[in-house]
Amino acid sequence: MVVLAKPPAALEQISMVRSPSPGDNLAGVPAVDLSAPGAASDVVRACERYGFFKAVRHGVDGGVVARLEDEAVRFFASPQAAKDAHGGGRGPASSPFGYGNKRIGRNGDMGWLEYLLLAIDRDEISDSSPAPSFSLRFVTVRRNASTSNKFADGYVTIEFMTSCMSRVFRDAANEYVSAMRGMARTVLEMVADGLGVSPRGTLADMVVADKASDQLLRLNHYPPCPLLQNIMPNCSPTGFGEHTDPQLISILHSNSTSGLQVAIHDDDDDNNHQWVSVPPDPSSFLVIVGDSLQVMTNGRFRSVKHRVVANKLKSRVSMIYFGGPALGQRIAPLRQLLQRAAAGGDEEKESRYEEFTWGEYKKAAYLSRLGDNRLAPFLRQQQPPVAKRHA
Ligand SMILES: C=C1C[C@]23C[C@@]1(O)CC[C@H]2[C@@]12CC[C@H](O)[C@@](C)(C(=O)O1)[C@H]2[C@@H]3C(=O)O
Ligand SMILES: O=C(O)CCC(=O)C(=O)O
Ligand SMILES: [Fe+2]
Repeated sequence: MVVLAKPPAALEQISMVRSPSPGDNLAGVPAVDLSAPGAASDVVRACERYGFFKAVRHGVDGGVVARLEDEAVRFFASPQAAKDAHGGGRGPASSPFGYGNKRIGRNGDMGWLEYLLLAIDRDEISDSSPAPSFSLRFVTVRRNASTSNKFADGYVTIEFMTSCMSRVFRDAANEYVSAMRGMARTVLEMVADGLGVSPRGTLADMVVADKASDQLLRLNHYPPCPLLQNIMPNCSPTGFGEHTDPQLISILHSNSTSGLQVAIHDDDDDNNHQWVSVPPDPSSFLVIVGDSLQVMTNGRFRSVKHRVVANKLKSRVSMIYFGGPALGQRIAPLRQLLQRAAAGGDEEKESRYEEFTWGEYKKAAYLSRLGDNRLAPFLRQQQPPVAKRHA
């Protein structure tokens, strides 16, 4: 038997975390029945305490989910050259969209995953995303780097590819996006209702009514990593390192493979958190509070830190919709929350954050490392209460 002393080369730059054990499971994942009359206050409670919740009785047709998941599985199972042909390229002019493998973002973060990141234009996958399209694509596979003539021996000249990037994929993705936009509207209206903010479309419209809103769809595949079973029985590769999502809201679906973990804060000590596993439930969705919603609620909601640990034996496939506003949208606490505080409510009446637009925040976010606290540079110095300041 061959005994490997260290992880295989493909894993060398990927951090390892202690493999989850059944005892790490979050007892009682906060769940909200979106069809129940009291749902708005349940949504607010969960977003305040945890920064995420499991949406059940959400009204999304299981067929819509299954069609896109099947297409995602088919895409990730296609030959590497076919997937690479949908990459956004490397270097300063590269696009973050399209297929990627192990690299997350542009700043050196690595994970045991491959993904397809697609831009959404209003209510459809953007035509400019290197996403499934019906047209035939020409791909030149370079076999011999020493020749510069495409048609010389040593090149496989032209391959037609129709399989993975088909109209079927695009239709499935568009149908899914439409369901996610519907759920984003429902949840963000509930947030406004639950916080007593009117009109109830205040937040929802930024994501689903504004034609310039910034929405993304991301399909992630975490391949199994069986080699580690024998070498590092207590460790698993990081699939997606710890981070918060920058947008207002993310809606996550996964297949039945575990791996997602969230940071749960102590009730009375904000600096203390522990990582717990969220058991997969393909019949539900996980709604995640993003940094922008944390700011718009002046820190009442928290953007939850989460990460994915790859499974040694099973593939995990997840599909995430990210709802962000238009680039020019000002990201600041909702006026009514501050006004109410000024009129004697129990909330803070000053913003905890410097003002910024989503475009400014996004630009800074894309220069940051995955695990950075992206809101820290925007935090205002907390003023001590007036009486103490003059003491
Ligand atoms: C390292 C990075 C990847 C990321 C952009 C960033 O610079 C920091 C935020 C990352 C994140 C996390 C949530 C989403 O998966 C994502 C698409 C996003 O909007 O912010 C990713 C970005 C990415 O993968 O490009
Ligand atoms: O794949 C998952 O379960 C989570 C992925 C994630 O957090 C992300 O893409 O931002
Ligand atoms: Fe995330």
